Amino acid sequence: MNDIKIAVLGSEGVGKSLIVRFFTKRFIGEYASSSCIYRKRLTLDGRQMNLELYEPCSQSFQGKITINDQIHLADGFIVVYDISDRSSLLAARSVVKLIREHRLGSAKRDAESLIFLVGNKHDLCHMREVCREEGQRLADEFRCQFHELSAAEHYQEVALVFSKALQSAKAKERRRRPSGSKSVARLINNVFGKRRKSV
Ligand SMILES: Nc1nc2c(ncn2[C@@H]2O[C@H](COP(=O)(O)OP(=O)(O)OP(=O)(O)O)[C@@H](O)[C@H]2O)c(=O)[nH]1
Repeated sequence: MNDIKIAVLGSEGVGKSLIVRFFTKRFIGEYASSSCIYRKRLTLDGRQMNLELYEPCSQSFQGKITINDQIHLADGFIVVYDISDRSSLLAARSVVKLIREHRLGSAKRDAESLIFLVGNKHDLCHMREVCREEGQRLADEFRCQFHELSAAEHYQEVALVFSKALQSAKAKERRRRPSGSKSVARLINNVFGKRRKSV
């Protein structure tokens, strides 16, 4: 069975718990995450997959699993910023740049489908600090796919982003070496003991 690993990155408070939204279809306003890895078995195009979604852990892992490790291990990335917080766009820019630097060697087709830039909190349009065009420009500059959405209000759009990210990661996975790629969960568990969550 294949593993697909997607990292959800972005600064604090941008809404990375859209992972939980995707898995549960529910928006949980204040979600205290005790986990940085979420696992789910699913069928994609008739094939069983182990999906691993992970986000930077704000607790004891911080500083141990570096963003470089995450970039190295992931098959795809969802980089989130908050449209009502300009500083989160700057943080997203640094992350996307870092991913590009690490993945310079990727085939062009891989590179283009690797990163999904998501402007979250679209429901807060009245407090907008980042216009849509700025997000799109950043996405164009680093060849990302771009979406604006509200994790709070747009489940379908959240699902669409994950589904596209999965499809891209799966296509990439088909082209890479068939085995030998370590599961993120296994790697982290090996180093730090168990701390994973199935949703
Ligand atoms: N209005 C609005 N609020 C949102 C949305 N998505 C998340 N939030 C709120 O933003 C705050 C932070 O959301 P989280 O998902 O915890 O953000 P995070 O990126 O996981 O934050 P850290 O775990 O601190 O890194 C919470 O109060 C959420 O309810 C959205 O689409 N619209």
